[in-house]
Amino acid sequence: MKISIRFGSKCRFGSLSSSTLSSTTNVIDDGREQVKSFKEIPGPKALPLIGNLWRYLPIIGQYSLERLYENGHYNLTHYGTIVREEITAKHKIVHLFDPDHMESMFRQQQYPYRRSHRALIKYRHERSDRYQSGGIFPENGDEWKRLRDLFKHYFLRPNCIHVYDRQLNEIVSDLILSIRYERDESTGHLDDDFQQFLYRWSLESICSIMLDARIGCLDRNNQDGANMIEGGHKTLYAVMRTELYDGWQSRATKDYQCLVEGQDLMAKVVEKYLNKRIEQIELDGNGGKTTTTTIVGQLIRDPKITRKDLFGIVMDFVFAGIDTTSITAGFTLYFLAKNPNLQQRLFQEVDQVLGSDGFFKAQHFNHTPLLKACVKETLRLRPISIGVGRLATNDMIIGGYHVPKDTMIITQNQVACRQAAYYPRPNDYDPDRWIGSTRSRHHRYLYIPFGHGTRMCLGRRIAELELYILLANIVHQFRLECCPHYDIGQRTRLINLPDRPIKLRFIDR
Ligand code: HEM
Repeated sequence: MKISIRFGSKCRFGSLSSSTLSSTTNVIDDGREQVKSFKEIPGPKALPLIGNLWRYLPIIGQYSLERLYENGHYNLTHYGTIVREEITAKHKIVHLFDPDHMESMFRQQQYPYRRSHRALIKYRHERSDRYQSGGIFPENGDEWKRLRDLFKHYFLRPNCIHVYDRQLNEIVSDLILSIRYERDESTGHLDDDFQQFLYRWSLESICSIMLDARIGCLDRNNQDGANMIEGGHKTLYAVMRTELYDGWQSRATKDYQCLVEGQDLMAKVVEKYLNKRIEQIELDGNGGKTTTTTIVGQLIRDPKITRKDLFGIVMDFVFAGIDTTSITAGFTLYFLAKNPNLQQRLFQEVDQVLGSDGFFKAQHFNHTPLLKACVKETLRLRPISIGVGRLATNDMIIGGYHVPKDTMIITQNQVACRQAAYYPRPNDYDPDRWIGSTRSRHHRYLYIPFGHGTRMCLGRRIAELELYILLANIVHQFRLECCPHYDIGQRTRLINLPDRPIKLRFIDR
């Protein structure tokens, strides 16, 4: 007897029930699992030669590169919890929506191979006088492991970022000054897109950590800051585009040139400040002892770290540090503006922990469960990445299907996290679901906004501290309001972004 459970509700944007989310099981008479072939995994039918690429074309295709969440939701509702998408005959993707399948993939994967940011390898190999290798994002194998082993202790040790709490508070104070200066004094309305302020805040914050310097980016006329933000955005755009084809490997396509421009813009500023810092430390008559508390001070003086490796990691962290935290901050403030009661509770929570010296210390956040829950809930609904990508380094069996080596596997955590089977009222912004006895008990592979395993985000501790300090200060100073009919969704440009300007009112408390 063979039992085969098929899923797939036809409703386009509704939530699935728990029965539709259960795993595929194919059991034969003696109880052994029968493995189905790769071709049998449900999914959109590929056409000869062009595969499924045409489905991304405007008007005739149902997918959009700018709407990866919607593509994922469509796949789940039409094909089920494991979906095969043959982009071309060479490029095959399997999407996983069931956390059991995600766990199964992570457990079978022998090595955390991620295929991303490939054009950075070419860019950096062409500049071998400056860079040792492609860097931690695109590299795999021994080179990735070497970089990870070299740097992980600096960024993942408990409390390693706490030393920055005072300067991160100072940066937020400057941001608050600029909000007060630029808003309409009588209504509190800030005409500009607040996301632009947040890019400047996150850049100033990450530079203060990775370059030991205040760049002055909060001033919108600061040229170094503007160049780095533009450079980061050009790089993001180019990285997304160059993942779609290989032509740039043999000739400098427009997308590759965009990456060169973006990286060059960032490199010029990073080099200027990093060299200054290196010089200061080398000149320090005290053997550099005064600099040991900062990460970059330690990296500069670590004999195992070459100048090229140092430059590469600082570039990667500045690049990764601009959009990730600022977009998460923007969405969180938007959700708070939409939920006045929640905002009031958060104000009371942070008000209670605020020290007499008026700044939020890292250890205060051990006593702010609601604040942490707000960030968690934002990353459930609007994560930076739709999920985690891995290239299968070996053949696997997932959900009863054979998945061959070299298949791209994407865990669709954002779509899965919005299913009522896992989270009641899944589309509501409800941080309380993360707190106390009402806390959702969910599968440990369902919610992984910072990735998973040995390749998970290296900047998580930096991101969390920056976010807590920003949100605590803003909510403590202002009551936020947002037009009730103004709904901000998201679009994708490698990472998830707000799909329209963040318009807020900042009213003094
Ligand atoms: C809310 C903020 C952030 C989110 C949600 C986030 C999320 C992620 C995710 C999903 C990955 C891929 C993990 C995997 O493949 O398993 C990643 C990798 C990475 N992130 Fe973040 N990130 C954030 C902020 C940052 C910041 C601020 C930095 C640095 C300043 C950073 C540095 C990195 C690095 C270096 C990697 C590559 C790690 C490796 O391949 O070994 N991230 N991040």
